[in-house]
Amino acid sequence: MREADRLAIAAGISGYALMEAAGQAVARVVIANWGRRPVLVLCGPGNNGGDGYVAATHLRNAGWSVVVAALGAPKSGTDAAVAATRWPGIVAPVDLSLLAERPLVIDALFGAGLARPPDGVARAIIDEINRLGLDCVGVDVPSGVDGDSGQVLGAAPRCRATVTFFRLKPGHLLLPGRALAGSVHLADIGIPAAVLERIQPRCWRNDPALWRDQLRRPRLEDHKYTRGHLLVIAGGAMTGAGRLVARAARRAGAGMVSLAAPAEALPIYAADQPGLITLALPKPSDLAALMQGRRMSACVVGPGSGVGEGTRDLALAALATGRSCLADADALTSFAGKVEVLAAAVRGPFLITPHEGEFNRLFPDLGAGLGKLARVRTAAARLGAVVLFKGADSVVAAPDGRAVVNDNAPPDLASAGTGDVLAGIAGTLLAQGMPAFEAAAAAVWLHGAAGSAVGRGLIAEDLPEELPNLLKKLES
Ligand SMILES: NC(=O)C1=CN([C@@H]2O[C@H](COP(=O)(O)OP(=O)(O)OC[C@H]3O[C@@H](n4cnc5c(N)ncnc54)[C@H](O)[C@@H]3O)[C@@H](O)[C@H]2O)[C@@H](O)CC1
Ligand SMILES: Nc1ncnc2c1ncn2[C@@H]1O[C@H](COP(=O)(O)OP(=O)(O)O)[C@@H](O)[C@H]1O
Ligand SMILES: [K+]
Repeated sequence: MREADRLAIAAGISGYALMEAAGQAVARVVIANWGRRPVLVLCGPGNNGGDGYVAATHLRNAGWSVVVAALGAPKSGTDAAVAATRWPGIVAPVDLSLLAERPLVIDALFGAGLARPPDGVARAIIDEINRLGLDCVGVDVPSGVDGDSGQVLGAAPRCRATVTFFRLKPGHLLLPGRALAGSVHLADIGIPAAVLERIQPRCWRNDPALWRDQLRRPRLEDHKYTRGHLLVIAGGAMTGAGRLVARAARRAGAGMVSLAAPAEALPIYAADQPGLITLALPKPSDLAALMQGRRMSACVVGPGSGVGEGTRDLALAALATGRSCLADADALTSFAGKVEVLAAAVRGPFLITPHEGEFNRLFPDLGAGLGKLARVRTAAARLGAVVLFKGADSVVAAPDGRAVVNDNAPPDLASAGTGDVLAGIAGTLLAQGMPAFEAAAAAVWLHGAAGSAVGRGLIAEDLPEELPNLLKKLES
């Protein structure tokens, strides 16, 4: 963001003009969403505080009763200092007694310049805003949230809304930042679009625009093998997982889905889905010939496979084929403490889809304190594969540092078996030749959209049935 400011200013836009537009946008959001009431604007010492003085001025001009309280005066010569001198009212010191009449609070304490956890009276007033449950509007970010990671440094107010500028930051999409920001309003403050091209961001909010063109549409000359033949390596005991993977893969548009499992379980799979091809689980040494002979373009290994050497060897054999491969669930846990073995085996496109527990088993040193985005990027680089770290704020990262954060998944998806559906969708996209990064991004978006389409009462089995409609909409 600093770079965006610098380039915008280099392009002839004054820093103060950006601040004016930012503060005005904050006032606009407040006026549009709250009836007139007492407002307390908390201003920090930097430009975030500067935005606060501008917002205060606009609200006062609009007839609102505004109190401004500052942590300290902005440094002279800064844009924030100019904004402070243009505020026509008095400036009070920050004090908890200002909350007594339960004002609407505008939090302009710290934004992108947050350098350490808020302490002293800044920390005290943040805690008190939360304790009283006051309506609060964050300027840029709720103060205390790190815009790059969504992590909280010490404390941050729980905002009803946050107004940010130019472009969302990862911290607006990643937990806990996303939950603390409330509804996020993105304001255009006049930074030219060309600045975005210069910055070349490496992290995006997941959106069909990133991958829609790479979805494979059925063609007149297609036959089942040209639309992707996915192999699902499943288990003999937990058959539900493999069935969900296969069902989702078929609804996602695979030309053919074959499922390999221990022979005694095959009747269960065959009876569940007549259109599914069932095969006896091959020996790892036979897997390459099987995939080659049956023109299988990708394989999913792990859901319901069982943890242990057998699954590990099948996953390694799948990777050795050089064909696209997705490892999830038991195939990941089977490499707990041995991620370097997995990394050394990567030959072709490879995607892993861990949840928090599986991620920690593979990468115990990449703990939560690093922030999800950094954890996933590091894991992807280390593995030489695309990593989709699941959750309400799923992150997909490629070894080259590209990343997307997904924010369309409803909490209804927190239900057993939904991860298997995700693996099936992604497996099909891989089988159709979509690059692993785009396949993961598309799959997690489709999964979230399917979850939203079902809503309350969702069970994993519902999700595949939503895919035809969603795919149709994406094509129109
Ligand atoms: N394009 C943009 O993004 C624009 C950004 N603007 C605003 O500028 C902000 C960034 O401004 P700054 O870089 O001045 O940074 P901030 O205003 O976020 O904070 C920096 C100041 O706070 C102090 N500080 C940091 N952490 C502290 C803590 N825990 N306790 C006490 N003091 C602390 C620093 O020493 C420094 O004085 C953005 O968040 C945004 O609100 C706008 O003014 C206009 C344009
Ligand atoms: N609170 C939540 N909000 C949105 N999506 C969620 C939430 N919790 C879990 N999910 C999603 O649900 C799926 C669960 O997958 P997983 O943990 O592998 O479960 P299972 O193995 O039972 O299928 C993942 O795609 C995950 O991102
Ligand atoms: K803030």
